[in-house]
Amino acid sequence: MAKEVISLENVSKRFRRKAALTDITLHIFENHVYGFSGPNGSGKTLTFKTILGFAKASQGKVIVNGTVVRQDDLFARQIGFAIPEYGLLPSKSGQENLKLLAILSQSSESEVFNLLTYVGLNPTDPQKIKDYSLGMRQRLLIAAALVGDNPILIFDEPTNALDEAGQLFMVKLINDLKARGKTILVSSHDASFLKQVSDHIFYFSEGRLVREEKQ
Ligand SMILES: Nc1ncnc2c1ncn2[C@@H]1O[C@H](COP(=O)(O)OP(=O)(O)OP(=O)(O)O)[C@@H](O)[C@H]1O
Repeated sequence: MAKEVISLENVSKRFRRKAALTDITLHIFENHVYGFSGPNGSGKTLTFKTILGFAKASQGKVIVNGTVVRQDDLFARQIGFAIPEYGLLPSKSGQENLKLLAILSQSSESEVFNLLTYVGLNPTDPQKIKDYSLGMRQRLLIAAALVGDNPILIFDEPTNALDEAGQLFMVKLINDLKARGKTILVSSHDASFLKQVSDHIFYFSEGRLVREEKQ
């Protein structure tokens, strides 16, 4: 039986009087790929933020690797993430951004060159990322999630703005990461992409987990 690495127990999140997440209970097991599906505003990103500790649950418990997030520790550890709004430094190049992350995560700076190449970016491109196209920014964000070789990865809408080659790359990346033993949480509005990559899909609606499906 695979080890449980993340659990949400009856998690709710309110913003003033608005219920953004209601009574979410879900379980994430090691080395599986979990798809998160649902319309705009249904709670996918907020669930990711709650797991990472960027948002604090108003009720319930988030446990990552045995640690209660925002109780035992402020943030979850050992999770690499690509969430567009937690961006990078706009006036630095892709390489500079990844080097900073490598330094902060105490991982090797030499992996930066390979990661940039791997996601299809030119590692020596001096362009500031504020001048990047949307797709280039998405690729850099994916590379940023991979810095530090964390065992759990969260990709929030990773295929947004990617061209066809980029979408195929994302499918291959997730399959490769799974083959390397990673646990992956990925959201998307592209149902066929999610079905292709996921072992298990969570369906959200209006801040509730309304259905889950094994693939
Ligand atoms: N800081 C905030 N203040 C107030 N409401 C918020 C805040 N963050 C999220 N919400 C609300 O929480 C709900 C869930 O938002 P979330 O970003 O998780 O949606 P989503 O499923 O990721 O949508 P999308 O597909 O558009 O990315 C929305 O109603 C949103 O307005």
